[in-house]
Amino acid sequence: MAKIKKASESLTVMTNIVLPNDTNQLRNLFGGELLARMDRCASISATRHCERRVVTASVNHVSFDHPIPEGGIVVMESKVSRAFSTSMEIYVDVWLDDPINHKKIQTNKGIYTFVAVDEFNRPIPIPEMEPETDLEKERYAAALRRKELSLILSGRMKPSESIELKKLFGESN
Ligand SMILES: CC(=O)SCCNC(=O)CCNC(=O)[C@H](O)C(C)(C)COP(=O)(O)OP(=O)(O)OC[C@H]1O[C@@H](n2cnc3c(N)ncnc32)[C@H](O)[C@@H]1OP(=O)(O)O
Repeated sequence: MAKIKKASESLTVMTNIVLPNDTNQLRNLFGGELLARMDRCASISATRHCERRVVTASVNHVSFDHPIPEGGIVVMESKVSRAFSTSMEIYVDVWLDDPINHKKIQTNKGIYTFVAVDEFNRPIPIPEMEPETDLEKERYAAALRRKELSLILSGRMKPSESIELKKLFGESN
């Protein structure tokens, strides 16, 4: 297994259409259905990066910026934004593609954490990840403070133990 992998090696693109069974009472894509599709896409990126079985550890943020109507073509792109010791952050970008009117608008973004596990579901080390594009570098740089925030919110870290968040809020200790 490679020790350092590029973000692009985990790129996963899923394109699908919204059918009536996938919608809510407003005939837009049901939020839970979208989350499930995003989780699938992100899990494939995580598996591509670490070449191991992975589990979702947390969903750190999902934005619902624009409804996706029945019949809409949904394009999802996910990539590892940073790899830590056994966990990795995955960004999922979602667009509504309208090839008839030549329009493509971003509807959602999601940030997931996955952990690589062995056959006993114990966390195992993963390769490092090297960002290349400006966007990959920006997401990589901010990933550590998102990880700290997620650990604090889930009760796994005390706020006083954070390093990046203290820097962000200008605290010295
Ligand atoms: C694809 C699917 O749908 S899978 C189904 C849904 N998911 C599941 O069922 C997972 C259930 N949860 C688990 O199995 C366990 O809690 C695990 C594997 C996620 C974590 O196991 P733990 O024994 O707690 O491991 P540990 O404390 O060492 O954490 C492992 C890594 O996850 C990270 N982590 C754990 N929880 C979080 C969280 N809420 N936010 C961010 N990172 C987290 C840790 O920081 C650590 O990262 P690092 O090693 O890269 O520094």
